[in-house]
Amino acid sequence: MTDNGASAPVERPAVVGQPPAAEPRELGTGPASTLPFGDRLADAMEAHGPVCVGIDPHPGLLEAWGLPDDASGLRSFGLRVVEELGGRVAALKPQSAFFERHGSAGVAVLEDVLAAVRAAGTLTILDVKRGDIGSTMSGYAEAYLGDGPLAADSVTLSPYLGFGSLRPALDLARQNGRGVFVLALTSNPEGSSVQHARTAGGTVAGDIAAGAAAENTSLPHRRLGSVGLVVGATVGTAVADLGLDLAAVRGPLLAPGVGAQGAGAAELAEVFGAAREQVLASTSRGVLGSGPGGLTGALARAVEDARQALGR
Ligand SMILES: O=C(O)c1cc(=O)[nH]c(=O)n1[C@@H]1O[C@H](COP(=O)(O)O)[C@@H](O)[C@H]1O
Repeated sequence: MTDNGASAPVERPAVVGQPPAAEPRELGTGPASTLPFGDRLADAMEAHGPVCVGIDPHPGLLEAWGLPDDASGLRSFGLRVVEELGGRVAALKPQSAFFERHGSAGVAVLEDVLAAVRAAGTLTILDVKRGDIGSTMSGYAEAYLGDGPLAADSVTLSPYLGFGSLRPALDLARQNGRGVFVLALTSNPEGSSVQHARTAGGTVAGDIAAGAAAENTSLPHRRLGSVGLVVGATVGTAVADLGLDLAAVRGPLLAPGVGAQGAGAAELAEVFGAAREQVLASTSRGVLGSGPGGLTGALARAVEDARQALGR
């Protein structure tokens, strides 16, 4: 679909400044997908540093970039981020909410941004924080982890209908060599009221971490499992206070909250301790706020900070 809703084929704007070639990778099939997601991410972090940049086209950022707050602005914003950072960063994480704001035209842009990231050879984390009863979860799983236009290498999931309700997504991700990041300790201050709550076996966050660990134990991998957790870089001493063994999860730990939410190198070091090898620090406004011409410099600084904080 085009921006005006007509069903003519989408002409994808050229992504300039990328290394040539790189046939768009077929998701779920072909040689590029023979490694499971966690191992591909581990390789990407080694190559580019432990940082993920979010593609969050906030209205304020569109304005600061001199772009209109409509689908054409989203497209220019998203494709410029891919042009500057694709092939140079461990992962890019489009935030679905800011595309959905513009209805079907915005979702069509999200599809094109995902395709552009793929064509640049960079891993995608689609941030949709989905979670629903199992039968509906199958629909979300097919949307994001199948072979449709919104397919990504990985997706964020909300486990608050019960970790087991995520089963369709866990299974499809496994089948297609993709990954998931399950919310465990989120970066917002309200998260603790649910995530720190006591359960029969420990705490809500601890039970989610145990669920992810069990998945990774049963899925063969070389370096990192494909079932990751979201643990905000802003959570302070929560990991230690709740007695979580994040290293035992053996999957990637997506750490948002770096930059605009106040976390930096000191917070990353404090939160993750022994699990720092698994951390993918995530920042959106902290890099995007530097403007289209400043993205690569801001990424380089974020990578340097994260490497120092995490000893990598
Ligand atoms: O899943 C996420 O990425 C996420 C989880 C979380 O606990 N906190 C959090 O901020 N995020 C996302 O990470 C991004 C943070 O953006 P900045 O605060 O601009 O770096 C947003 O897209 C959030 O939705």
